[in-house]
Parts: sequence; structure tokens; C-alpha cells
Amino acid sequence: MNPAQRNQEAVVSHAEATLVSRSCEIPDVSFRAFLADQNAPRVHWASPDGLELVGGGAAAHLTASGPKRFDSLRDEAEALFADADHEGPEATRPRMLGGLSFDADHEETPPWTGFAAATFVLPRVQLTRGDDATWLTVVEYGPDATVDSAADALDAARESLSELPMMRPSGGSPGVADRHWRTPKREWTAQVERVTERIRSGDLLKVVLATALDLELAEEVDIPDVLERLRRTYPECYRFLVQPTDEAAFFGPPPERLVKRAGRSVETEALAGSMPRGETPEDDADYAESLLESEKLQHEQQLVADTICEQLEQFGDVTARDKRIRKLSNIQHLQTPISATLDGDAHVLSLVEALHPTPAVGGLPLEAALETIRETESFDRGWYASPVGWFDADGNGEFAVGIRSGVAGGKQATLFAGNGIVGDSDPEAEWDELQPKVRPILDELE
Ligand SMILES: C=C(O[C@@H]1C=C(C(=O)O)C=C[C@H]1O)C(=O)O
Repeated sequence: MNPAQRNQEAVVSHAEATLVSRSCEIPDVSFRAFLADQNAPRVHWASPDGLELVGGGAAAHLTASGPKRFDSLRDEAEALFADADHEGPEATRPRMLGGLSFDADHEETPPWTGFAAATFVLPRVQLTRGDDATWLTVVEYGPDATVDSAADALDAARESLSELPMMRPSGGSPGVADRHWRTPKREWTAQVERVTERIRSGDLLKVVLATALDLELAEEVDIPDVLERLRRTYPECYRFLVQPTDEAAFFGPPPERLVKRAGRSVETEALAGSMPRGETPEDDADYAESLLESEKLQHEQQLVADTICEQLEQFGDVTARDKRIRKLSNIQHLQTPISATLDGDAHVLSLVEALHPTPAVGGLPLEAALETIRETESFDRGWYASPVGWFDADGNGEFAVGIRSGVAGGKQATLFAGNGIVGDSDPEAEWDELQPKVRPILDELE
């Protein structure tokens, strides 16, 4: 069966199915304990503004591949959400959680087993935290879903939730037994050298080069545990988990918003250019100052801001605010907040399609940069640096850029980090700049 036939079949089966979603408020519970109790698929989303979702199982599943993957997702989502019957507060409305691979022609080779070129899940059981309350939601989807079956499922889910411990003792870190860079320092700096030469020769402006750090863990990784610890160490970041099967989980605390759409309002940002945090307030301010004064970093970041604004202009009125410093626990970046007011009702997936990959993770001009990345990088990006997030029936949603991330299963983990390279990039300095980008997860595993 070709993908078009398969999509056709999926749309037909959506037409025969009913979506019933029921929610109730519950006393606050440990999201970590809930997640640990769920079988795959498991998903988690937390945004710095306070919304937290965690889901287990799939009432429905959307996957797509190839250059038309966004069209296919939008069509299937429309069919899936048509006539959805939801009872519960707005925060608990049905949302598809997941993401896409960096390239449309992605293959499911390890460590990306179970990760299609686009995978979204409508969780069967979900916890939502927001507006100072916590809710439990159950979704039934299929030809046999009814209001009664959803109500029964909600009762059963509430019952099993009451058996979960309120607090779950935090496990220790698994420990790292062995590690190696997929592209070790000498090779990676040589790659940077080649790319800077190509940029100076004229056909390219910027390329983001990444590498991967493979880890052999001393014990199996407990992902819910790691996510809980990341909540404390990186409260200013997003946190996400996409785990289609028990074999592999993609997760991390990315700082970067790709796009948020709420009705006509769109928020995004250009985040690029990095400096460490200082040991003292004075050192820290010096680093911030050098971010603001470095012509190289200003140029690198301006390319990102200009491209994002250009891409958004087709959808409405765009405003870029002044550049500022975005400080994270272990690194600081240059940031331009960008907002737009939509002319029409573009789906958040259409905005993602237009923006991904921004020059913060791809480069400029895009096609030449992507070709350079494919020729140069010695690993498969898989879902690294790709859009991860959620969307709902109205085409609202929010996506982060899947950086500061890793893919893990059993005793294996692979972490990713990349840097924007421009004509005057210094390979040694770029290598040093990569190191803090694997720290968020590495620190939790070591
Ligand atoms: C590519 C990554 O980060 C991106 C690249 C940055 C840079 O080049 O300075 C900064 C922030 C991110 O947009 C990464 O963390 O892997």
C-alpha cells in the first residue's frame, strides 16, 4: 500500500469513529509516578508558562512521512477531531502531542526505532496541570466509543490513580560507564574548518553543525525520574518526552520556542549565539556584554531573526522586538522575541512547516545549508533539532525546537549538540561552545 492509499484508509476509518473525552479535577499527584506507571506510547509536555501535560497510551495516533507530511497530518487531524465530544475545562481539551523528524525523508533506524517522520499521539489517559488545578482526562476513540464508555473509563482511571504514591522517592542517576563523541574533537573542528572555507568562498552564509555523544549507562535510565530532575534544574525551559515504544524515548529541556499559536496571535523567537554563564555576577555580566558586542554573534543571530520574520510575513503582521540576553542555568544566548497577528486562520502546523528548520538549527540559504549538513555530519539527526509539541482541534498549539535533547532506551543514550558556523567561526571556540549544550541531560545521567 502506498502512503496516499494508507492516508485514504486512515481518513475513512476516522469517519467511522467517534471521539469522546471526559475530564475531572483531581488532587495533585506526582506526574513522575503517573508516567512511570504508563506503558508506551508515553508523552510529556511542559512549557515555562505553567502548562504541563503527561499522557499514556494512545486513543489515536497520527503518523506521516515524506514531503507532504504536514498536509497529511492536517487532513488526518481534521477528520479525527470532527465532531469530537469533550466535556471538561478548556485546558483538558483533546490535544495531539508529538513531533517530526528533522528531515522529511527520515528513516526509522536505531536509535530512532518507532519514530516516524511525524508521530502524534492523542493520549488515552492524561494528566493536565495549569491554572492552579490538576485534571485527569480519558479519551475513547473508535466506532464503539460512547459517552458511557468514556465515563466508565474515567472512573477506572481515577481509581488506579488513587493507588499511586503521592510522592515517589527519586532514584539516583544511572551513571555513565562509557562515552564517545560520534565526531570527536579533531574531526569536528576539521568539519568546521571546511564549512567556514565554503562560507568564505561565497555560496553560504551560515550552517549549523552538530554532533552526537553516545553514552553507555551503568544502569537502565528512568526517564520520568530524569524529567522530574530537569524540572528543578531548568525551570525556565520547556520539557518534553516523545516515547512511541518501550525501546526508545526522545526527551530534553529545550529553551527555544519554535512557535505558539493561540487564535490570531503568534509568538516565536530567534535564539542564537551562545556564551557560558559566569562564576560571579561580574563574570556573568562580562559574558553577556560580549554577546551584545560580538559582531560575529550579532550577525549569526540577525540571520535567524530576519529569516523568521520573512517566513511569517506570508501569514500576517510581524513585529520583532529588541534583541536581549536570554539566561539559562548553564548558558546564555542572544534572543529576539517575534510576534505576529494572523490575517487568516493558519493552522499551527502550517506555521511549523514554514519555519522549520530556522537558521538557528539549519542555516542559510536553507537548501545549500541542508546539503552541507548532510554531506558533513557523521550522524543521523533523526528528531534532534526538530519541532516537538502539541496542537488541538482549532489549529492552536505550541512547538519547541528539540535541542538540548537526547534519545535513550535501556542502557544506551545519545545526546546532541550543534552550533551555528559563520565565515569567521573559530573551530576550537566552537567546540568549547558545544560542551554546555549536552550538559542538561548529561548531568542528570552521570
Ligand atoms: C543547535 C543548538 O542550539 C542552537 C544554536 C545556537 C548557537 O549557534 O549559538 C544557540 C541556540 C540554539 O538556537 C543546540 O543546542 O544543539
